[in-house]
Amino acid sequence: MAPVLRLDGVGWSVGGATIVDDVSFAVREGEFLAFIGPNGAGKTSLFNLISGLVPAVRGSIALDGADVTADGVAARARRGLGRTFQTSSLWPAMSVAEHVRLAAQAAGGGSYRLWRRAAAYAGQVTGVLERTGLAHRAGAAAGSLSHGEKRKLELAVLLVGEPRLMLLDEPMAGVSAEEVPALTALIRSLHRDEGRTVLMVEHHMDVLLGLADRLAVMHHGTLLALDTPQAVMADATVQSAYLGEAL
Ligand SMILES: Nc1ncnc2c1ncn2[C@@H]1O[C@H](COP(=O)(O)OP(=O)(O)OP(=O)(O)O)[C@@H](O)[C@H]1O
Repeated sequence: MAPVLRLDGVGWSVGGATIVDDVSFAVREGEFLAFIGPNGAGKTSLFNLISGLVPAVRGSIALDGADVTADGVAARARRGLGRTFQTSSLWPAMSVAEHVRLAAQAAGGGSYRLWRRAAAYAGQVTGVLERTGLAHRAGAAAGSLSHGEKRKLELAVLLVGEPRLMLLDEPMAGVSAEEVPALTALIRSLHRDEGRTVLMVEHHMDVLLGLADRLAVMHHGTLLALDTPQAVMADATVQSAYLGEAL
């Protein structure tokens, strides 16, 4: 069976600078692959390349064995790829439920469907809010949510499209220590209980150790290591890339 995602020699340059350099790896269905690496290593740029936000200038990208290198974001989303962003993408004055309902309407297809009554999506909205632990906050304005709840809402919006392959870019960013366990549990459930394949950029190793099947280490745009968490943490090259910082 073809891997869910495969990169072969993928590269991206901007203004003469190589940001992502010759990255190759494959991800199997149901795997959880975490990306770590120093600031500016190219992790977000790699996610931009995988999701189709920017085109690869070298190499190829395949989803389920189909070459999508020339495809944009929408075409890759139709193949089951969805992503969240490092910075929040919510509308502060809009309610939690409205965010999910609009995503449901957008995912529902052609423009004529946008005029369907809100009630048509009520069941789907309630279901997604329950799965993400936000049902009790349905009427709250997104701007009034805690950081952890905002991250959950971003996941809820993503889940409307039922992506099989989810790219999560630092979902714990800005989240308070008290909220990290619940958010971690939600991500674990989307992976283990719902069987989704997950790629996640995360700086906190303690979060990743209970989640990731494999760790990918980015450094200066290259893939420095890709192995089990235990093997990566024992890797001398990885240790020196972090200049002696404990992983
Ligand atoms: N559009 C762009 N134009 C110019 N330089 C860019 C662009 N996008 C990214 N870069 C540069 O590419 C490098 C990698 O950035 P990227 O955001 O991918 O790293 P990262 O590993 O995700 O970092 P962080 O952990 O800080 O989010 C950085 O030096 C950044 O300044």
